[in-house]
Amino acid sequence: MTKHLSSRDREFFTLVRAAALANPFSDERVEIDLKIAGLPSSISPKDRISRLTREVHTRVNNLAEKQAVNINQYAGEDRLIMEAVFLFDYFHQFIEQFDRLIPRQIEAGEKSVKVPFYRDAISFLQKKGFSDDSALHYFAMSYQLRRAFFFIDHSLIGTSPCMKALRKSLWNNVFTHNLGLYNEYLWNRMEDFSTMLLGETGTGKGTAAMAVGRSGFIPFDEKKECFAQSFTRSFVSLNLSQFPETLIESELFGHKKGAFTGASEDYQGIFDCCSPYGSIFLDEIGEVSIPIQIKLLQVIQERTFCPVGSHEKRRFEGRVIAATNQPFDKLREQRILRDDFFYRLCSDIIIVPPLRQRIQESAAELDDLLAHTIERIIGKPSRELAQMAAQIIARQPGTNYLWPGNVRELEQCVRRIFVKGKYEGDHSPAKTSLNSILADAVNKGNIDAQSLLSGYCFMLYQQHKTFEAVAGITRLDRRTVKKYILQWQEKKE
Ligand SMILES: Nc1ncnc2c1ncn2[C@@H]1O[C@H](COP(=O)(O)OP(=O)(O)OP(=O)(O)O)[C@@H](O)[C@H]1O
Repeated sequence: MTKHLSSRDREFFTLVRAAALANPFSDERVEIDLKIAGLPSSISPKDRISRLTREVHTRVNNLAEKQAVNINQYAGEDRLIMEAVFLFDYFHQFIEQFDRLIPRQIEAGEKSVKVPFYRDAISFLQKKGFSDDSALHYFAMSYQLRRAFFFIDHSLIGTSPCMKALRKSLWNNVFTHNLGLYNEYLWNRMEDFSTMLLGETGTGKGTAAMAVGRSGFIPFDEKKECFAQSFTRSFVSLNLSQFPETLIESELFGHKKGAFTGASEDYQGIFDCCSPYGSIFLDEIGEVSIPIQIKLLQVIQERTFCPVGSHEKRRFEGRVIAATNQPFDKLREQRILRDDFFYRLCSDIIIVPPLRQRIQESAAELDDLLAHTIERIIGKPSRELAQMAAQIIARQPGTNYLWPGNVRELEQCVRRIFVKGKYEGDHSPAKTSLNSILADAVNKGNIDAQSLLSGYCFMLYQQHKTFEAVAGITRLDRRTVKKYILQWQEKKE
């Protein structure tokens, strides 16, 4: 007989469903959690989750007393709600076991490790009325959700609003903005969703790409009692600026022995190395010549490629993530990137913020990154060393320093402090871009309005190349724009 939720239960479980579907890095998710468990906003994230999951578990157990814990007892909207609620409860019952699996797999490397708790997890879902297939699907999806959370949360630290926004975008990049939609239609169809990461050098584009790459859906192989592939095989990267034009094709698609002078063995390119569940990361995409862009476009569209010197077609089933630290508009305007290539690569464009923006938004950012970097260098946390480094940096290069090399420079700075006891900063003029100069002057409060406007117009002119474009953006008259740009040029000459 069909069960109906009481209006009180429906209200509560509808909220639980909303929490289950929400982006865990969003403010919306926090608000829902607080509402579900009636918690104050001051509660720590850890306590919030533990109180929330306990509350939901208790309410699910209350349904057990009414013998109403099987999804097949419900129909219509109630069934949709209860499916999500049982999955939410199940996910949190097994969360620690999934979490333990991640470092085990990292340690084991490319061989997929056995999953001892899979039978318990699957039978938990079967008892709730899920079919064998859907229990297996949700088991694999739970691990995917946990991996994505782990990699996005652990590798990209920082509490500034722009870092929070980045983590939220990366989650959406893996699961789309609607987890329900992803689960129903897209979980095994994400290969055509390519991503472009934009940001200055050293901001964490490679790190962000790896977090996404390791978070794809990997099915569970019941016969082998392990996931079909280790997630450590899910991410391969290539820095396109490191290879001369003649070698790039080989690095991408591989080559056959004898394909050209010096090709003494068959060679696997990066497209061959990428697992069907993984992603390939093409760093410095702005460095790629037009002929290579055309070849890449073909692979992304047709999903097949041939190694150099061979007609044998190979399939590529992974996702493509590309990155550049060059101004993106310039790459397109100057036709360095072809339009068709751009459209194919950009299902999602994600901007990785510079360190100076992060520090500007939240002063704690520098301290958090110092603590994190020091822990990475010495293998354990040290508040004392983090404080020492922070004090040295505050003296020189100073609190207004712009960190042109971003997080990578900060890591270098910590090592330099260990060795020399000081860090002067990187003041080479090439590193000091106009927007950093303007940001610095605004920070210090030592620039007049005329100069700020003229610097801003000049910066836009460098990017967009015409007075009209700058006038359109600033909503100033074209002649005024020209006057400001010339003023800035004269001042600099
Ligand atoms: N938010 C962050 N939290 C912790 N570490 C970070 C963060 N962002 C970057 N890093 C670290 O900074 C270093 C540089 O990051 P990464 O190589 O990903 O930058 P990038 O933007 O890809 O650089 P490039 O454009 O030069 O290739 C890495 O060691 C990375 O682990």
